[in-house]
Amino acid sequence: MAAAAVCRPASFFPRPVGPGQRRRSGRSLASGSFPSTSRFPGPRPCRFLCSASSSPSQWGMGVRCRAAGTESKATSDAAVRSGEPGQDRFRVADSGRLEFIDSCRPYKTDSVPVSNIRNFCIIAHIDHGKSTLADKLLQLTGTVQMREMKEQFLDNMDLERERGITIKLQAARMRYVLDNEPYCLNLIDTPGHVDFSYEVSRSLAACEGALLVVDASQGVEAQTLANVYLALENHLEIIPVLNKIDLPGAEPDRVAREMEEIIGLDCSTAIQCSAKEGIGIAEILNSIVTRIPPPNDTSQNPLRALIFDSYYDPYRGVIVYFRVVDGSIRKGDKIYFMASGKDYFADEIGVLSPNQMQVDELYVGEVGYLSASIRSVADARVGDTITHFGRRAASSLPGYEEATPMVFCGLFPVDADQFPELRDALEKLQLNDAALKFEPETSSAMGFGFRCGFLGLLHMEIVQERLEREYNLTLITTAPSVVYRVNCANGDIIECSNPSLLPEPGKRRSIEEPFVKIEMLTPKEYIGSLMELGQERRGEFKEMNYITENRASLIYELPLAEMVGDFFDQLKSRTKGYASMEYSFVGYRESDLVKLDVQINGEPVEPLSTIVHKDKAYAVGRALTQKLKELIPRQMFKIPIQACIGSKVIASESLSAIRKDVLSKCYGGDISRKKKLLKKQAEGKKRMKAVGKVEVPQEAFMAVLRLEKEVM
Ligand SMILES: Nc1nc2c(ncn2[C@@H]2O[C@H](COP(=O)(O)OP(=O)(O)OP(=O)(O)O)[C@@H](O)[C@H]2O)c(=O)[nH]1
Repeated sequence: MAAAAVCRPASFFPRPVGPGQRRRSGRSLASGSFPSTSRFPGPRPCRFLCSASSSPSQWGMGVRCRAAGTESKATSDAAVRSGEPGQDRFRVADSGRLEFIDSCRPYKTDSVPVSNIRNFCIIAHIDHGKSTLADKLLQLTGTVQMREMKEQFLDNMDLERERGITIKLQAARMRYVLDNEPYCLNLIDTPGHVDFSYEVSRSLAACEGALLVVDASQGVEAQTLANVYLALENHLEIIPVLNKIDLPGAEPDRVAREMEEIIGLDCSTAIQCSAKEGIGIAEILNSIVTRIPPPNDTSQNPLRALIFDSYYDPYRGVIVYFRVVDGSIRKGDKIYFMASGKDYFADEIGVLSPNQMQVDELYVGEVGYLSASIRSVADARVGDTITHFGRRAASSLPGYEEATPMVFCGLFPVDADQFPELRDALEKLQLNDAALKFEPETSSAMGFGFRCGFLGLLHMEIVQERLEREYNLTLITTAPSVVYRVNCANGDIIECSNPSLLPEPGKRRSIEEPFVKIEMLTPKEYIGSLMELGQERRGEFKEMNYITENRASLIYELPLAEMVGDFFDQLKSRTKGYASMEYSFVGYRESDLVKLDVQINGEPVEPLSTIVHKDKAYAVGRALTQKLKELIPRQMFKIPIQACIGSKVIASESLSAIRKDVLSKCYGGDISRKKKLLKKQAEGKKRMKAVGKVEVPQEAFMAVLRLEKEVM
């Protein structure tokens, strides 16, 4: 293993600080003088392996360095060689497989020079093995010990483990030694699903390189392409990795050719690995060190740190994850958030290793976390720049583009008293999920709630589940919809995601709806069924290309509203799970849309209104009325259930009345007596109908909203 080394270059150890030069405080360097490090204003860069006074407990097994440079040699290398218990060691066997040797002491993870920092993320299509590879990297570098290790270690949310998908980006700092040089590798594991691509784009902005993982048994998929383009936009060095070579169906050479043809990436140096079996992991680590460039050394500049993630801790307030882009930050510094204009004291700073571990200082290029007793979630938003209060940076970092929500739905608490809790929970969750948007909404059927915007249906489902699990709320979700743009007769343009707020037909000139360009990658035998799907969903065929002999790319442009339902499920079921898709917003286009209202007993029921394409209005109307007929309890009078466009009824059902047998006590006798009783009953029902208000049960709303999702 490349990690074992005894000697270090002299430049590796602390040097005397000259008179008047700043010393890293908290490090009890020996009396005398040591020069400054490259991270401080000073003439000459110098590198540190370990600090004299940082607590060994901080690093678990670290060996304390003594003040003078020479004594520092008695550090972790020796510990590794002596094999003290507590830390796992691996070696690469002749087969290329990773083999567990024994447990020993870890390298003390401390500051390395900027030139020895590598910030990288792992990107891939969903399920191609990012998290499994991250596990092996953590293991091989001894960041996580064997006994603590569990599959998909970084996926620490219950929801992630249950569903087997990554939802949140996760950062981890690792220590690696190559050719006697220690390196600090900051890894960010990213989600693969298209709904979480916002997490990927934020991760990319904090890195200089990316491991592009492709499943060697499957090849390039839609999300592989999307992520590569994101990485290229961010000017990242991409290292192609062909994973799952242990599978019998793996064809690494074919997939490498496919990557060259489709992506245009040079795959002659692509690394073949099996994250599951631990093959090729050391080679990946070596490539990270040799191929990914270090961050720029801007240690002399005023502090600028980019917040790429954050969450709310009930005890410590907002915890922000950031990357130091310029300068350095010390515990206790007075910091200033440039976008929110708020200042705080950095009570605690640390690294993610992968658990939070306090340090005294973080330098340029490093990734870490910060706690400053920030109680207001609005003060430290993702994308904001942290600088020093006293020595402010001239300009903030570019931050991130705002995420554009694609799918909207209403979220209402089942218990109306939980409205304030729901607001609080959404605010806190938004910290951890910057793509979530929300605004208050009132519904006559469901009371007070929020209209929320998501990047897709899976995102919507995950947010709802997180709110219920992490914040103990019970919620009702309305059918997903998109934002329509209405050109009003008076020249105004309004955006409307709630059908009940759509202006009357007389007050609007036209309605535009969002369109997306969708690219489907599929084996050639399923092209026909995907074309059928595209046509059914009002799609406009754009182009088809054979990307390899057996696989084709189909491009359609279709209304987003047609995609928010079960499009993805359909794509998977029609292609036995072999196709993948990727979409991007292309703009608003005018469509022949109508507002479909539901009337029960002559009364409009606003929450059941929807906006549909005219051609589909009849089918949706019929399905809605039929479902409502099943769900509304019968009354003493007949209830008409109608679906209407404006004043025109397009589908109608009637719920028959519960009939009371008024003749039961009328044995025999005159027929006119019976007729009289029946007439009296009919008059009574007529009166009842006139005054009777039909209660639509909550379950009926939910079932109909679910139905809308299916039909539309
Ligand atoms: N045979 C084999 N299976 C693997 C390998 N790497 C990952 N897997 C399996 O592939 C599945 C997906 O792996 P993950 O690591 O969760 O994939 P991911 O890319 O992180 O998935 P998302 O985070 O949901 O995008 C799991 O069942 C893994 O056990 C490998 O090298 N060989």
